[in-house]
Order: sequence, then structure tokens, then C-alpha cells
Amino acid sequence: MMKLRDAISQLHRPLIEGTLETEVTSVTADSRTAGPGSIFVAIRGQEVDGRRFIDDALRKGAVAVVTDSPAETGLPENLTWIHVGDPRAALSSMAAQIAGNPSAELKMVGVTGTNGKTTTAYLLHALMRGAWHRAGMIGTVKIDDGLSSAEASHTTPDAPALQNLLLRMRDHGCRGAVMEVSSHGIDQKRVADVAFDALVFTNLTQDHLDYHGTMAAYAETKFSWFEAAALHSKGKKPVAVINTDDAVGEDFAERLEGRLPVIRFGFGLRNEIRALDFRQSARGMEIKLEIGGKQYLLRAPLIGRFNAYNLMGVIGAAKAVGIPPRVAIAALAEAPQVPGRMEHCGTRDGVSVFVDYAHTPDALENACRTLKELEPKRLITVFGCGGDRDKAKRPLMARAAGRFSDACIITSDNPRSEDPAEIIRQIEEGMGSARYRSVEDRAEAIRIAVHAAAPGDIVLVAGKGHETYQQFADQTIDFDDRREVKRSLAARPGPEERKRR
Ligand SMILES: CC(=O)N[C@H]1[C@@H](OP(=O)(O)OP(=O)(O)OC[C@H]2O[C@@H](n3ccc(=O)[nH]c3=O)[C@H](O)[C@@H]2O)O[C@H](CO)[C@@H](O)[C@@H]1O[C@H](C)C(=O)N[C@@H](C)C(=O)N[C@H](CCC(=O)O)C(=O)O
Ligand SMILES: Nc1ncnc2c1ncn2[C@@H]1O[C@H](COP(=O)(O)OP(=O)(O)OP(=O)(O)O)[C@@H](O)[C@H]1O
Ligand SMILES: N[C@H](CCC[C@H](N)C(=O)O)C(=O)O
Ligand SMILES: [Mg+2]
Repeated sequence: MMKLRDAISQLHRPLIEGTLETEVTSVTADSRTAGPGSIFVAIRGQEVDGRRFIDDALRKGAVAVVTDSPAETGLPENLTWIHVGDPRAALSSMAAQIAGNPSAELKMVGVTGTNGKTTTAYLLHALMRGAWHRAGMIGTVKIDDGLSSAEASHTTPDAPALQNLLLRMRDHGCRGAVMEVSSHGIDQKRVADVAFDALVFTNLTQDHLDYHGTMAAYAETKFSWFEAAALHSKGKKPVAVINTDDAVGEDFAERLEGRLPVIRFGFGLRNEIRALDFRQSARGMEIKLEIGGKQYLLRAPLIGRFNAYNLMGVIGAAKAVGIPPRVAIAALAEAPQVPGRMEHCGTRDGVSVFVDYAHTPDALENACRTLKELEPKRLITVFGCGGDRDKAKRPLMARAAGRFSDACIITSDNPRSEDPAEIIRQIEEGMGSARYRSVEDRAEAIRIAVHAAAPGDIVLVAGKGHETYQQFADQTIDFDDRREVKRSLAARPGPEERKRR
């Protein structure tokens, strides 16, 4: 419990009507989770105007309303109304105040970028746990509060959920935490009041144009996170850890010069963490690294040149929070499998199957290229595109898969409110002269691919990775690519049966 006065102490120019002496318990922007003593922040969203739910929140016991318009008439007497310019920023500020600013007491790493956030965060979390015993993680595949882990519904939770998680981590004795910072999270101020020690940038390629409109706007949203750390360091000395082989990363690093210390990483000459040589086999990779003038040999059980970047990002972030490269490199030799990221799901009769979360053009190209480098006889790729998400990705993902695979099976990947057949049709438009067939049912698509593969072939099932569901307009069903792959491998027809077919 705290006084409303303390909860709003960091708000920017609030216009207050009513008392600030009320005791408050929590803050929420969702009337459905309001309760006795809560502050309700009414946000005008993309779908609905949150001010419609003020009555609902009050019925549930909310004692104050924070929104971007003046007080309405006819409201209960003991209610306090606070008019602010930016309700999402206010939500974040109050959530941090009520939780007691837990991030200030944690070594905090955030990871942003189009691809590689989950991989980087997951690897860094394992490393932090080894070094510190207890460490937290917040991301797409898992939320870990230091004692137990749970599934995540968002990549970056909304501010109240996020601050509560950080509080739990602090109370559980975590020394630090790593979290994924999505562009939606930055734009919606979900992380505005988290004090970061290290801010990692992986890369920027096409995604989320449905939300940001243009690539330039998408990039500026990402940059605003670094800029905020440069402007308000919140009592910390934040370090930016940036992939400067990426053109947007290089631009960020240049713009941050003199404002924030930057650790550059990549294969390029100017990098502080620099890969000199990269080799891989089916079992993993070996990278010769130069870090601050010293050479190291990093061996890790991951494949894909893109993962060399993720590993360098991990080493840079670790360095920024006091874990030396020598320690990080030793730990990464035992790196865990990141669920659904280039996950080898089995081999039978010389056919190997991988499940990967590639759901952007760049990721799909990377995943296919990596598997082609293992020199299979053929690469067969199963993929689809998400409904209610960036539609411009569809022909580009088609081109990437078609160009780097010997055959593709186009299927469904969370059609959401859209017609799956129409999404598939839009993907087909980008396939050009590539070999493909379309099979709407994803389980059947996987089965056909696994059964059609001949010895020496690799099958890639892309797009859903760790997900355990498939979302349709009218229902969400249990669905797991890895389970379907295992089933299909187990039921794979033997060589004799195949001949008879
Ligand atoms: C596009 C997007 O990010 N939307 C988020 C946004 O919704 P919105 O602004 O449209 O809100 P709205 O639905 O119009 O509702 C307005 C307000 O009314 C409130 N409300 C609504 C109903 C009610 O009964 N009572 C009530 O109070 C809502 O809680 C909200 O505060 O604010 C909501 C509340 O914080 C989020 O739940 C919602 O996430 C939706 C579910 C979502 O799907 N987001 C995805 C795209 C997302 O955030 N993805 C990124 C990862 C992307 C990536 O990197 O790949 C993530 O970080 O997970
Ligand atoms: N550094 C990278 N550069 C390019 N592609 C990558 C990189 N790391 C991973 N990928 C590809 O992108 C896919 C998604 O990776 P990951 O889940 O780590 O990213 P993410 O940024 O967390 O994605 P999301 O925003 O959807 O949660 C992987 O399955 C792989 O195909
Ligand atoms: N965080 C990503 C996940 C996409 C995963 C893919 N399976 C899809 O549904 O498009 C998004 O919401 O855009
Ligand atoms: Mg992620």
C-alpha cells in the first residue's frame, strides 16, 4: 500500500482533481483486472477507447482514474481524476513507483532487434544463472522469476506486469535479469521505467510494418529506447551493445557516440568484439574472436552464421554487467538448446528435421541458408505466414524460402481472423518459379514433407518454433511443430513401402 501522492510522484505535469491521500494498491490499464484500491489508466487504444471502461473499473473498486482528458461530470465524490499528456507513460511511471523501482537493484540487460532477441536472451540467462546463481528472464519463450518459470503471452509484458515480475526477481534474490524489448514494447512505453545496464541491438530487417508503417519509423522506435537511456540513465551507467555489421546498428552507434558508451560487435574491422573466423558443422560452431586486443576460441553447440552474432551480443552484454569474456566463452560451450530455434527434432532413415521460429523474410533466408550449408541432398521447407500481421512479409518470405529450398510446402501459421486459403494465395504470389505445393492443414503439411524426404534430405519446419498452439478465427487449438515432426518421423514409411508407392 502507498499513498496516491507517492504513486504519481514521477508523473509529468499531472492535472489533479481530488485527494492524493487515498491508499492505492496497484495500477492497471485493463478494467478487467481492476480491484479495490487500484488506479485505472484509461488508454485510447487501437481497438477501443479505454475511457469506456471507467465505470467498470470503478465498480471493481478503482479509486483513481488517469487519462488524457479532463474530469467527467457525475463521478463519485471520493474519486481522484488525473489528467496527463501520455497515459501509457503514466502507467509505466506509476507501476515502477508502486513496485519500488526494482530494476534499480538488478543488473538489467535488454535485447532489441527484429531477429535474435529470444536466442540472445535465453543464452545470456543461462550464462547469468551460472555466474550469479539466480537470474531472471522475460521473453517470448519463457518468463523466469528466479525461482520458477512460466509461459509468456507477450514478448515484452505491459508495464504493471513487467514491474511486478522485476519485483519478484529482486525479492527472490536475483542478481540480475535479461529481457526482450520488442518495438511494440518500446512504442507503448512498457519499458519506459526500467533502468537498464546494457542495451543490446541485434539487427533490423522487415517486420511489423502493419504497426510501424515504414522501416524508418520502425528503426526510430528502436532508436528511441537507446536515446532514452542516454537522456535519463536512472542512476546507472548504461552501455549499448550493438551489431554494427548491420547498417541500422552502425547508424545507431554513430548517433550515440559521446552520449552512451558503445560496445560494437560483428565481423567488421572496427568492432570491439570481432569475429575473425567462423566454421560450422552439423554439431555446432567454432569462432575465433578478438575482444579488446585478446584472442579467444569460442565453441558453441549452435549452427548458423546469424547465431555467431547472437553469441557476440551475449558476450558483449555479459561484459557490460561484469561477467568477463573468458567466463562467458567457457559457459557458452555448454549453451542450452533454445526451444524451437534451429532445434534438431530427429533423424530417421537419413532424413533430418529441424524446427525453427523463422517468421520474417530475413530469418527464413538465414534458416534455409544455414541448413543448405550442411549440404543436404535437398532442403524441403514447410512454412506459412501469420494472419493479422504485416502482410508485406508474405511474398518476401515466399521468395526467401523458394530461393534457398529445393521444394517448399506452404501451409498455415496462426491465420487468426484471416482466411487461411487467402493467406496461402498471397504467399504463392511470391513463389515465382520455385517448386512448391500448398497444404492448408499444418499437421498434414509436415507429414507430407517428412514422408516425401529421401535419405540425405533435410526438412525445415519454419515459423512456429516453441509455440504450442495454432490460432484460427473461431478457435485456438493445441499444436506443436516438434510433436508433429516426431509423429511424422515415427510413422515414416520404410524404404520398401516407399518404393511400392
Ligand atoms: C498492437 C498492440 O500491441 N496492441 C496492444 C495494445 O492494445 P491497444 O492499444 O489496441 O488496446 P485496445 O485493445 O484498443 O484497448 C484499449 C484499452 O482498453 C482496455 N480495456 C479493454 C477492454 C476492457 O474490457 N477493459 C479495458 O480496460 C485495454 O486494456 C487497453 O488498455 O495495448 C494492449 C494493452 O496493453 C495490449 O494487450 C495489446 O497487445 C495485443 C494483444 C498484441 O497482440 N500485441 C502484439 C502485437 C505485441 O505486443 N507483440 C510484441 C512482440 C512483437 C515481436 O517482436 O514479434 C510483444 O511484445 O509481445
Ligand atoms: N541474429 C539473427 N539474425 C538474423 N536472424 C536470426 C538471428 N537470430 C535468430 N534468427 C532467426 O530468427 C528467428 C527468430 O529468432 P529469435 O526467436 O531469437 O528472435 P526474436 O527477435 O526473439 O523474435 P520475436 O520478435 O518473434 O520474438 C530464428 O528462429 C532464426 O531463424
Ligand atoms: N511475435 C511475433 C510472433 C510471430 C510468430 C508467427 N508464428 C506468427 O504467428 O506470425 C508476432 O506477433 O508477430
Ligand atoms: Mg522473441
